[in-house]
Amino acid sequence: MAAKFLPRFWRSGSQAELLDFQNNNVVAEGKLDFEHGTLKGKSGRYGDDEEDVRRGHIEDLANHSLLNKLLRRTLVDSPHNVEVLQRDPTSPLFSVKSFEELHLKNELLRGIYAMGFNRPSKIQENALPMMLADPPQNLIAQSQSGTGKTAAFVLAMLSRVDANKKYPQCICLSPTFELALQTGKVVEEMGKFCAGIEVIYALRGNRPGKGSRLEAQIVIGTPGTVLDWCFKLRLITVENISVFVLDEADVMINVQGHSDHSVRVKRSMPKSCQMLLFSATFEDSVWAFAERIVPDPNIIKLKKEELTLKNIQQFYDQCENKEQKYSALCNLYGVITIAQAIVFCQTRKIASWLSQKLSDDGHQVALLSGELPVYDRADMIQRFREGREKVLVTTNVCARGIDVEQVSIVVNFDLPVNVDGSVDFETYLHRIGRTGRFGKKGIAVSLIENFFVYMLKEIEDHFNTKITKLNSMDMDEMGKIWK
Ligand SMILES: Nc1ncnc2c1ncn2[C@@H]1O[C@H](COP(=O)(O)OP(=O)(O)OP(=O)(O)O)[C@@H](O)[C@H]1O
Repeated sequence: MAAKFLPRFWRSGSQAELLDFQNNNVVAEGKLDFEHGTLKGKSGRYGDDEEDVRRGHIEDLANHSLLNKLLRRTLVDSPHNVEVLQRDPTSPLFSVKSFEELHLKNELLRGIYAMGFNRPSKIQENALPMMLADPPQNLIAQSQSGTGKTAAFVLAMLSRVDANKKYPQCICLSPTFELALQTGKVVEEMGKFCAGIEVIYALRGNRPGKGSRLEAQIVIGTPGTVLDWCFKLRLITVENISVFVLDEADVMINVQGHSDHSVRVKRSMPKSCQMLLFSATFEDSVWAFAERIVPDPNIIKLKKEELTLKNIQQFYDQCENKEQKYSALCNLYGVITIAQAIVFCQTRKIASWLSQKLSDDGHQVALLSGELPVYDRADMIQRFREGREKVLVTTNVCARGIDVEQVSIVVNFDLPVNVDGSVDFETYLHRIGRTGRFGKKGIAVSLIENFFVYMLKEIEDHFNTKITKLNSMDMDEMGKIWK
């Protein structure tokens, strides 16, 4: 079963281990011969625990023809060929530097390698030197979805905090409860070798007792709750904050509700506080506003035509009405349950109608929409992350940031639109970016009623991209696309 094995690379990229990820065993480790698809020689394992050095019968395994085949297959055919993309100058994952050259602390390097990262992506390579410069510099940065922005600003926060000082020093604002939790987990994992650094979640339902003293150095939360912790509950002394991160910065400064809170928190930060704004999308007006509120920012900006990722193939199927879209989805369903899928709907009402109808017809689906209590939403994401749910029907609440590696298909049951009925380009991009994470291959299918087909042309023109027509009634065609 070839699919059970995954090669993992570390350090120079030619060092690798072959991981049997179902049993979590290292099958072989050593130097990788790209041409022949073999692992040669012995080496220590650089994994979660450096002491866990495995020296097995590597030469035996390396000479085993099965291993040769597996490596060839995973290296040459694998859709997740990060190593190759990181050497391709046109890819957003391209980098010329190693993590060592970015002058990160040793304990952070250990954290990064333990997470299986070998080399930085383009955004990490470009943003980290600016974020870690002394004196600190502000940054507004844009990079395509799934290219490692979170890891970039998490590394900056972990590099900047003083573990000996037991009070909040960094604040990171996220637009949703789930995303804040996810980012916090990245901080915990990446920082697990950094003794004394802690994270606290400023989220609804997680209120420390009155008068408590926060010892965690990094606060991650949603804007309203962070605002309360700063000013109503006085749990955070804003004068002590040295790094302020706005993740998904464009919605945070542009969408009503988030905007007032985020901008208020931002304005209350000391002048010396480093401001870091990240997103995959920035409408022009939002970009201009960001530049106004962030003093002397460094800027990393993409052109519109660079925003869509080559590893995500975009399709559409033209339907007569909602019922036909449903049939199209059911046909896709046969294909999409192979991996994991997210189906986006424009409203909670449509999402619950759709998930109910799918369940009534015997399909297993999970529904996640804004009307679920936040803790249930977090549970649902966790079930999905663990692969216990294969298909998630949701609204825009999941459109941004959620990182589930195995999502190989995104379906737009409805295209995202603004209140005035125009195409919401940014949300389209974030939605399809739930697949194709860090170089993986992904498919995005939009089901579209005849009347709205013009919107696809607008999306194609806006991003200078191609959305190919497919016929979801034709199972052969679907099978081919899937392969
Ligand atoms: N240098 C790296 N090497 C390997 N994997 C990486 C690297 N950096 C990040 N990743 C992985 O890539 C995935 C996507 O990263 P991340 O969530 O940071 O992307 P993002 O740019 O913040 O995405 P989005 O725009 O959707 O918020 C994650 O699973 C992360 O662990």
